[in-house]
Amino acid sequence: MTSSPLSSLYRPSLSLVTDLYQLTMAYGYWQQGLQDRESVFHLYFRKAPFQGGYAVAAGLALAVDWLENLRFSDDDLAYLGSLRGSKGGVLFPTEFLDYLRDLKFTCDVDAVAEGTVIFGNEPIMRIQGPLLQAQLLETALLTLVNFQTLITTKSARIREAAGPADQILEFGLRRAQGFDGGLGASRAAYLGGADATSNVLAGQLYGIPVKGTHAHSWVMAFGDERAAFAAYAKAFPDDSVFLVDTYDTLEGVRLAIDVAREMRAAGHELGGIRLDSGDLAYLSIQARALLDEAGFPKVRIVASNDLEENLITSLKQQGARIDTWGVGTQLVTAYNQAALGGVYKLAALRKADDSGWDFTIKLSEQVAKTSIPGILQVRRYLDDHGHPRADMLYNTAAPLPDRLTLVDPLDATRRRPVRPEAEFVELLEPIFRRGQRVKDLPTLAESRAHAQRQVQSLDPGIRRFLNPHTYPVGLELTLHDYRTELILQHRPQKPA
Ligand SMILES: Nc1ncnc2c1ncn2[C@@H]1O[C@H](COP(=O)(O)OP(=O)(O)OP(=O)(O)O)[C@@H](O)[C@H]1O
Ligand SMILES: O=P(O)(O)OC[C@H]1O[C@H](OP(=O)(O)OP(=O)(O)O)[C@H](O)[C@@H]1O
Ligand SMILES: O=C(O)c1cccnc1
Repeated sequence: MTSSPLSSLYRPSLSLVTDLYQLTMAYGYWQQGLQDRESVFHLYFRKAPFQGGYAVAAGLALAVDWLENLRFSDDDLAYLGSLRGSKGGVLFPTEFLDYLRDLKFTCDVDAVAEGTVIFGNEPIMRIQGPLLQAQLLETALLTLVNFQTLITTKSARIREAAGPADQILEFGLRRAQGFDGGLGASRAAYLGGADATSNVLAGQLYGIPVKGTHAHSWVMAFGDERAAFAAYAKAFPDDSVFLVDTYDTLEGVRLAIDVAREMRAAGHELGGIRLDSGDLAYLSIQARALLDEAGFPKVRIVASNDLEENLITSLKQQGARIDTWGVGTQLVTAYNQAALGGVYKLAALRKADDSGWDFTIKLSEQVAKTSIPGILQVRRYLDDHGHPRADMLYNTAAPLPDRLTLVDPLDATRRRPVRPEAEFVELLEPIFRRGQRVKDLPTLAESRAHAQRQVQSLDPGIRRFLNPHTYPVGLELTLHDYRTELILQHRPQKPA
């Protein structure tokens, strides 16, 4: 077992990070002799978060970490052995616990690289392997990918609003959903485009730059803004940002300028000021004028106070002179959308006589919720600039016809032929083969740079916040026809 950020934070084994039903199904499969039946599951969401036009895939590196450390420890097994059913009998017999003790992860995993833009119905991960194992992974993979993808996407939207030149500082830990929510959110915020975090543990564990200013309490402790700024400058002569709004913001700016002059006389430069209340557009414009007039055009203006992408857009439209955005609550809690509804669905099962696959489907009253059968790959067609044009889901276990047609999964009459010469990339890449890692993952900073390029490659109409265009994602025609056939087979045909 390798040491990992997750296990170093919590406990040596995180194999019990699951819902009980995964383990009861595992026992049932084992009892039925179905544990090794080969299966394929897809992890995907149906609708992009924040009523947006895209999501940014995230969570893979954490999932790889979890999978590589997946072992049931003696402690885990002792706990499972202690569980009792409603009549007082053991829930899991010793023979099954012995099986779990020896269980080794042997699945194939294909996944979309972190930072890649992704759309509804597209598998972010595909797991192929023994049924018992592949099922057992569901909860942890969803926990990691749903939250990481949600916050990374929120952060990418905030980056979109701030533009490429401004700094974004993530300040959310104190308002996060617990320690782990805060830690995971700091990682995802950085991946999505934030430049730094105030979360020191995230800095240590994930190598994210750590930055910060000071609190109102610092000024209150001195009772006098000028003295407070001077003391902070003494402690950090080259790394000071003064919070100027404790009493009267513009007076605070003037006092900051006084102290900045003293710093300059001693050979140091003030880094910035921070505004945390009031009309941030008006105050930043006034503060910029005061700073520029006093000969401090490079002093940065940091703003914070419940900021999010729409507010940042509005402040920019109002001509705000803010160049650094401190964003906390709204980013780390994904305030306007509590969760990403990613799901994990069985899509194929090897036939009992090993003669091929049975493709599986989950029906729903809503077409949008009916699952897609097959062993899927996502093919992304690119335009002449290498920008995404349309995505095609197809079944890798069925032959592809020579002429390809995309069918809208929500409206089968909407179809578009694929130009035979169109360039494409395939999004699901092999990560594990028979439980062994076959791909080195990029660093978090590399994935962050990839995310920036990916989001920028999307049409502005898809990136915009209000009523974005729908990016075309289609089922390959033969997959669409097969899915329709399966739906008809399974749906009761009641006489009229
Ligand atoms: N020019 C502006 N346009 C739109 N919203 C703004 C503008 N300036 C600030 N806001 C936002 O308005 C919200 C309320 O800010 P405001 O400072 O009035 O109240 P507050 O948070 O209660 O302040 P205080 O800390 O003084 O109690 C915050 O989310 C803030 O970011
Ligand atoms: O508004 P958010 O996006 O969540 O950003 C984080 C907030 O946390 C701090 O406020 P807090 O009142 O907790 O402490 P302070 O005394 O340092 O202002 C900071 O001043 C920000 O306003
Ligand atoms: O460093 C800061 O300015 C900071 C840190 C956490 C929360 N709010 C602000």
